[in-house]
Amino acid sequence: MDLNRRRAALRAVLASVRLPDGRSLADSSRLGAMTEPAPGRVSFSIRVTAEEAEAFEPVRLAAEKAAERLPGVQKALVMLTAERTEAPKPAAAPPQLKPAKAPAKVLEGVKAVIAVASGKGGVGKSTTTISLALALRHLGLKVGVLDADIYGPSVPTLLGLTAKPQLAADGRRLRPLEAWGLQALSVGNLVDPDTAMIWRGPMIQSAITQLIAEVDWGRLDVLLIDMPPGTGDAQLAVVQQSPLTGAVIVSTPQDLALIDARRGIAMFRKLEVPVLGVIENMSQFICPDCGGRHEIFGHGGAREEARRIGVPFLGEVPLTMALRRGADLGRPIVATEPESQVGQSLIAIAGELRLALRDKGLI
Ligand SMILES: Nc1ncnc2c1ncn2[C@@H]1O[C@H](COP(=O)(O)OP(=O)(O)OP(=O)(O)O)[C@@H](O)[C@H]1O
Repeated sequence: MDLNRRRAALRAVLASVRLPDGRSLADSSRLGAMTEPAPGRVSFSIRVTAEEAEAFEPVRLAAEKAAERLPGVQKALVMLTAERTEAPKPAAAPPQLKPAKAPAKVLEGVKAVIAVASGKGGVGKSTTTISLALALRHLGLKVGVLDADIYGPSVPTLLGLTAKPQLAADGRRLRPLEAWGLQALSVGNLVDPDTAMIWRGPMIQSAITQLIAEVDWGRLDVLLIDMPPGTGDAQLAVVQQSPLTGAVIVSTPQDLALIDARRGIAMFRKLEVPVLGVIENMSQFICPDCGGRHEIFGHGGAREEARRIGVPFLGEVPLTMALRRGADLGRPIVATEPESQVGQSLIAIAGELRLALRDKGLI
């Protein structure tokens, strides 16, 4: 069925879905255009204001159920989107920090599942996730990256992923994409990363489940999960749905970033996920012209903090122009210039992480 006919069929099944005012969703101007991010998957949005989001959650769920009745559709992802951009809102209920075990069969071919988290946004968590994944691959491991950063999925850009995911051999799950020798899939491959999404609890759950349990990750030594920044609902959804081996925390040396990193460590400890180590990113700047070292965000703060809290320190990544440039171009420096100073720092960090995983008898 072509996309236009499928859109017409979708309108037909959505006729029975009622808005809070009793009108049909199909006839309202709130319905966004349907897309097919992958075979057997459909995705569309319902436009709401931030204030309406809670009242529209049942509509969103009913729309997902209705869309999954369409022939050939196995999974629907329906999102609430707002016209104006605003900060992501946490769900109504505060997250319950209780350890939860993911279903045993999930990710059974993956030896170690590691969350890469930061506490504070913008410290280079996603860039470090990709760099670390490539450094682990450089050491001979088979590595996957799952981008669960629902507030700013950047893995497609960092790896230059433009293809659409395809169905796996079982005809049910998705196959991850391949880039630079890594398996990778991003929440940005399932939803439009440019719309202002209002992520609510159940919506986060369904997006995260699709990435974790409904993707055929195959046999991997390590799966790195690029976590959403912060310590709220979205992080909880990831931790509860993935059988995590441990977490790695990325921080810059600044006090402000370290306070949030500490919060992140406390969250993982509460959830009984071992913290495998801390990485100091943007540690110092080595001037390519004069060779001088400049400690723009300070230096050594994360090492000191890790020692104080009693978690391993994995190493430092210098602030490097070529790393930023490569990240923007989707040409990660660890893949293109593993011999560079920053490449070597990351490979050394990956070596530390590999040791930790070996000590646990996982790889
Ligand atoms: N070591 C580094 N040297 C130079 N630039 C870096 C370094 N690490 C990250 N960056 C740059 O910093 C910016 C932020 O990085 P990134 O998007 O990885 O952060 P993040 O913590 O994942 O952000 P968010 O919280 O928004 O998801 C990017 O432009 C990236 O290229």
